[in-house]
Amino acid sequence: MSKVTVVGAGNVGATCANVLAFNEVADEVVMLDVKEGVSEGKALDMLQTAALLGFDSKIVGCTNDYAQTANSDVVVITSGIPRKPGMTREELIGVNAGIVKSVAGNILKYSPNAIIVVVSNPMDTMTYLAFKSLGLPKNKVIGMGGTLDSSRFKCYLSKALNANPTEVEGLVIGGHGDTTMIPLTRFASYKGRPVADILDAETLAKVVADTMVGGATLTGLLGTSAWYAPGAAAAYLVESIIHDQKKVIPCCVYLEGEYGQKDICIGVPVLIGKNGVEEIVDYKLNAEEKALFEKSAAAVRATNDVLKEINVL
Ligand SMILES: NC(=O)c1ccc[n+]([C@@H]2O[C@H](COP(=O)([O-])OP(=O)(O)OC[C@H]3O[C@@H](n4cnc5c(N)ncnc54)[C@H](O)[C@@H]3O)[C@@H](O)[C@H]2O)c1
Ligand SMILES: O=C(O)C[C@H](O)C(=O)O
Repeated sequence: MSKVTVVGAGNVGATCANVLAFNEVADEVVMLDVKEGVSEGKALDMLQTAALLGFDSKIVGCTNDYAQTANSDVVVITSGIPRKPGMTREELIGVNAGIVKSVAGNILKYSPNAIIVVVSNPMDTMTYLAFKSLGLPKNKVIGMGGTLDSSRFKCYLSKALNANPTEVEGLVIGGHGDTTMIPLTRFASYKGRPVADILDAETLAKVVADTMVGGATLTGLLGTSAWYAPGAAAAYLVESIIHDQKKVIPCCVYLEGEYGQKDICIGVPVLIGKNGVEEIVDYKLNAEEKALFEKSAAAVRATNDVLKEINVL
């Protein structure tokens, strides 16, 4: 029996739960929210698609009742406020740090063995907060950002190539911020060919720029941040854990010297299986990529420092 809890049944959390149930990733999916009745209502609505879509995962909704989340294998934390147009993710720290810290503590009481996937923004700092405050081993706390950013990178690459996104490879490392993301164009390929051999430099630079502000672009269009791709990206990560798929996925994890960084959670390629982080994969970065990674880490560290200023760490 596999069980996944999603905390926060808002746009991202509910989408994630829906994808998990539809793809039968787990036998049981629990949604928990503080808003009375919302999780219960969304769970019932999703269950009423089962006969139409043909899945048999159990879906449970609850209002702040952590007992219902007991013995989850994986818990996805999406609780917290999203940004509005014109805001950065970092501006959410004041509200979201308190929410993430208290939710993570409650989760641990009922699911001491769970792997925690952090989605709430600013995600790199929220992952660091969860890791530091829970005291779990580093393989068990994973931030979801690079999974989504890489999917957006593949989307923009596929548009530029006039190709199917599933035939494009590409990964984004670094922080999950408008200026901290690093789409690795040198490793991106289409049907095995480096994209730099197919696209001109100007087109490739635009793909990179569009990827980096992918979340901000959608926030401008929607009035709140995106949810379909974020929810699907979180579910993709959960699936690699629950089904021990050992996919290499860019994820935000605690580093102890890997990629030249220590005491930070930031996006790097990670082999994800039933133990969560099973290996940090060492892509050999060139000097330019290393410099970008250092700059990205410095920016993430500056946001982490705010946790102490606001007394949550
Ligand atoms: N890491 C990523 O790639 C990524 C992608 C998209 C969104 N996000 C972030 O995810 C978060 C959620 O975004 P959203 O669009 O779903 O927002 P939303 O407002 O639609 O949903 C958030 C939900 O969290 C709930 N919530 C608040 N406090 C809670 C608590 N203490 N316990 C349980 N539930 C609580 C709210 O009631 C709400 O239903 C935001 O911080 C957003 O920035 C991250
Ligand atoms: O852009 C946001 O604020 C939400 C999320 O981090 C995203 O990239 O969609």
